[in-house]
Amino acid sequence: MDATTPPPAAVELIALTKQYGPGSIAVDAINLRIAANSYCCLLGPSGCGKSTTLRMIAGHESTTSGDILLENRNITDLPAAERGTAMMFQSFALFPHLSALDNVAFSLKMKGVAKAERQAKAQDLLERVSLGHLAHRKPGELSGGQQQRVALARALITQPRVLLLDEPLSALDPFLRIQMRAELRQWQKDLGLTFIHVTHSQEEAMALADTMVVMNHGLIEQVGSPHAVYNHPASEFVARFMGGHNVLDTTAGKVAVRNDHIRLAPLGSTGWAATVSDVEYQGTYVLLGLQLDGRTDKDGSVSVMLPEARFVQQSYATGDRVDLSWEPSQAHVLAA
Ligand SMILES: Nc1ncnc2c1ncn2[C@@H]1O[C@H](COP(=O)(O)OP(=O)(O)OP(=O)(O)O)[C@@H](O)[C@H]1O
Repeated sequence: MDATTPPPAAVELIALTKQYGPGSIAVDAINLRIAANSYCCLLGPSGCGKSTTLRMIAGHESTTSGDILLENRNITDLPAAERGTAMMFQSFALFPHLSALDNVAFSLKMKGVAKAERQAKAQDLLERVSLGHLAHRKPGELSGGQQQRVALARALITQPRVLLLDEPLSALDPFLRIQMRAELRQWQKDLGLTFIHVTHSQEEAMALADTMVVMNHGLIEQVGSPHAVYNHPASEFVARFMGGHNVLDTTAGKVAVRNDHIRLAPLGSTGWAATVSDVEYQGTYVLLGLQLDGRTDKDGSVSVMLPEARFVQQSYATGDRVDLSWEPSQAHVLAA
């Protein structure tokens, strides 16, 4: 491989489009390369087209036009079972009446694999996810975390190259969700597979992804590492969707400034005059809401995050008058 050859892509989407009906384009000619052995999160608000994209890769939804390549094979028109992908669903979608073993063996049964062989393979996979001793239990007799591992084993039994995960953590309580997300990350590394994970949660995507793909209205707004997307949002949409940013209308155009990068000074210093409208204590930090003078639109509201220690040194209360400023290098110009 010479320096100009990009690393091999596990999945490549080329002008991929899905139109459900006249005038309703769910996915609009998107192009994307997902690196092999990486954790990719498709992220965006409800209706942005992320699930449709995942379902097209899985073969659960037809494409309107465009191509899907898996390790350079064109899989666009292949049946789901022949693609080399496997899917893990929201709340794991395990069969409640089947044991963990039979859940894992299910797809081999559908393929006509003999009982002894499929059960041996399923048992082996359950051992790999440390559940061999619970193979006889039904999903209802397993914890949420154990169910996730059964779902993982069930997806892996088809020996996929790419695992597709559709909001796999959204049905879990917040505590378990954080635990399970660490486990998913570890599984992706240990298995050396490519994971493509759909989520509407910025926090989940930032915690998991090597590459985040931020979608809006059927288009890709930005692709990059969590650090790159968070620190250099490409558009106003990404800055607002990721949160933690202020979009400010400056003479240089709209810029995004992180809410922990805004400085406060007494009124009469330099900067933009504003009034504190809200003070929220959050433990390690305090979140201030401010209203810029002479601005009534949504861009006139600014949020500032102060570490708790700074707030203790210099506290603020609703109605306080301040000047806001920021380092020019902390302001990221947004695409119009
Ligand atoms: N089977 C369908 N028939 C018609 N329109 C659909 C169908 N499935 C999705 N859509 C539309 O396509 C667009 C994208 O939907 P999609 O489910 O991909 O979005 P999403 O980002 O995954 O949303 P969510 O997070 O709510 O699942 C939406 O406008 C949706 O209403």
